[in-house]
Amino acid sequence: MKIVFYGAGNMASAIFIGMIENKVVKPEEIYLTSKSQKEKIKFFQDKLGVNISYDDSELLKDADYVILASKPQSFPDVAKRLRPYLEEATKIISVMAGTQIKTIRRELKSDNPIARLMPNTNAMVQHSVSGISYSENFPDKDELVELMESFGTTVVVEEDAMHNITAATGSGSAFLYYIYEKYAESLMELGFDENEAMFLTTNLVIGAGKMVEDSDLSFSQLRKNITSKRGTTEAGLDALDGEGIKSILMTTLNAAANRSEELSQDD
Ligand SMILES: NC(=O)C1=CN([C@@H]2O[C@H](COP(=O)(O)OP(=O)(O)OC[C@H]3O[C@@H](n4cnc5c(N)ncnc54)[C@H](O)[C@@H]3O)[C@@H](O)[C@H]2O)C=CC1
Ligand SMILES: O=C(O)[C@@H]1CCC=N1
Repeated sequence: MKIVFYGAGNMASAIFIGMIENKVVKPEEIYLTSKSQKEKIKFFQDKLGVNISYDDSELLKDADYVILASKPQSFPDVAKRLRPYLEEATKIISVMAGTQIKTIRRELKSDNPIARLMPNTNAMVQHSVSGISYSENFPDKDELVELMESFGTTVVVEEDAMHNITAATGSGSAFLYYIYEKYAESLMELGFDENEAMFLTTNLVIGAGKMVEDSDLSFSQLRKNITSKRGTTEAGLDALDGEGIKSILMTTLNAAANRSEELSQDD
C-alpha cells in the first residue's frame, strides 16, 4: 500500500500517527509532503520512519491513496502539483472542510475516485468519528473503511450532510475543549490556583469520559445520578439552563455548519 499525504499538519499527523499506532499501515507505506512544515515532516521521518519527498512524480508513482490535507484555500496549489503526475487508479481522499467533490474533480481535471472524509484530531488516539461520502465511481469502499477505522469510527453520509458532520464532530472536539478551558478559568475565579484548576478539570474530564465509555447509562441518567433533590447540582443545572445552554450550543453548531457551506460556495 502507498498512501501519500499532501499536507502534514494537525489533521494529517493525527491520521497517520493513529494508523501507524494501530499497525494497520506500516510507516514505510506512508509518504509525506508539505509546503510550510519542512522541519516537522523531517521530524516525522526520523521519529516514525515514514517517507518524505517534495518530488511529485516520485510521490504519485503507483500511489494507492492521496490524502488531501491542506487548508481548502491551499488546494489550488496542491492541485497544480498533482495534475501532471496523478495516475488514473489512485484514489483521492479529501479531509478539507467545505471543498466539494465536483470542485476537487474540476481542479484536478480528472475522474479519479474521490472520497471526502471529515475526521477529527481524536484520530491520534484512534477515536476519530469520521463522516465519509464517495464519488459515484469509488471502488473498494470496504478497504477504505477498514483503513479509516484504524483511527476511529466512520459513518457514511450524503455529501450534503458533510456540513453538519463538520460542525458536529470535525469541529466538535474544539467546542468541548473550549468548554473545558472556560471551566478551568471559572475554577480559578472561584479561588483555585492555575495548577489546581487544571488538575481538577483534567481529571473531571477524563473520569466523565471513562464513565460515558464504560457504563451503559445515558448522558441524562449519568447526570440524574449526581443530582439530589434541592441539592447543589440541581442549583447549578438550573443556572445553566437559565443561561440558555441549549441555544448557545445550537448557535455554535449552526455557525460552524454555515461556514462549511460558505467554504463550499467559495469554490
Ligand atoms: N484540524 C482539524 O481538527 C481538522 C481539520 N480538517 C481539515 O484538514 C485540513 C488541514 O487542516 P490542519 O491540519 O488543521 O491544517 P495545518 O495548517 O495544520 O496543515 C496544513 C498542511 O498543508 C500543507 N500545505 C499547504 N500548501 C501545500 C501544498 N501546496 N503542497 C503540499 N502541502 C501543502 C502545509 O504545509 C501543512 O502541512 C483542512 O482542510 C481542514 O479543513 C478536517 C477535520 C478536522
Ligand atoms: O476549522 C476548520 O475549518 C477545520 C474543519 C473541521 C475542524 N477544523
